[in-house]
Amino acid sequence: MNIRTIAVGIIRNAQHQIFIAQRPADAHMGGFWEFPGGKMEAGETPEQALIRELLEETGIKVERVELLATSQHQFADRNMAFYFFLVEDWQGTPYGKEGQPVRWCPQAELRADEFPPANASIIRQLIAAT
Ligand SMILES: Nc1nc2c([nH]c(=O)n2[C@H]2C[C@H](O)[C@@H](COP(=O)(O)OP(=O)(O)OP(=O)(O)O)O2)c(=O)[nH]1
Ligand SMILES: [Mg+2]
Repeated sequence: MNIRTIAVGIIRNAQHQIFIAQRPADAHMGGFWEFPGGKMEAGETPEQALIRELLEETGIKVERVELLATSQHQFADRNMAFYFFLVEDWQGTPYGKEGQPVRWCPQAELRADEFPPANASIIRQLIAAT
């Protein structure tokens, strides 16, 4: 089975709220909340993929990122490698550019059961750090 690499942005504001979005019902992991991001394309680094995805999905221009964690997850039908980046410096105001529901969630109030199973460890890490 081939591995897809996913670049994920944990967009955090000065109040330590995190910008999350709801995945469309008909998508893989549909209905779950997510950190915006998506699949790395050929020729990109994970950071370049993140910058492109956040512009496409939230309208922000990322200025600096910090890699917080990586992980691999085996779903029933696919393998994925995740790069979780902390994003605290950007231009613009993030919004649901693809029409997806979005909200700012205080870091301490993130709930693992609202996210896909692959997010469990990063969410534990974020909550422990508050
Ligand atoms: N963006 C994002 N994807 C996640 C998270 N957790 C998680 O399991 N995923 C999974 C769901 C998807 O299978 C995959 C991300 O792919 P995606 O659907 O966002 O891909 P994309 O933005 O490139 O969209 P598309 O062009 O393929 O439609 O990773 C998360 O926190 N954020
Ligand atoms: Mg996406």
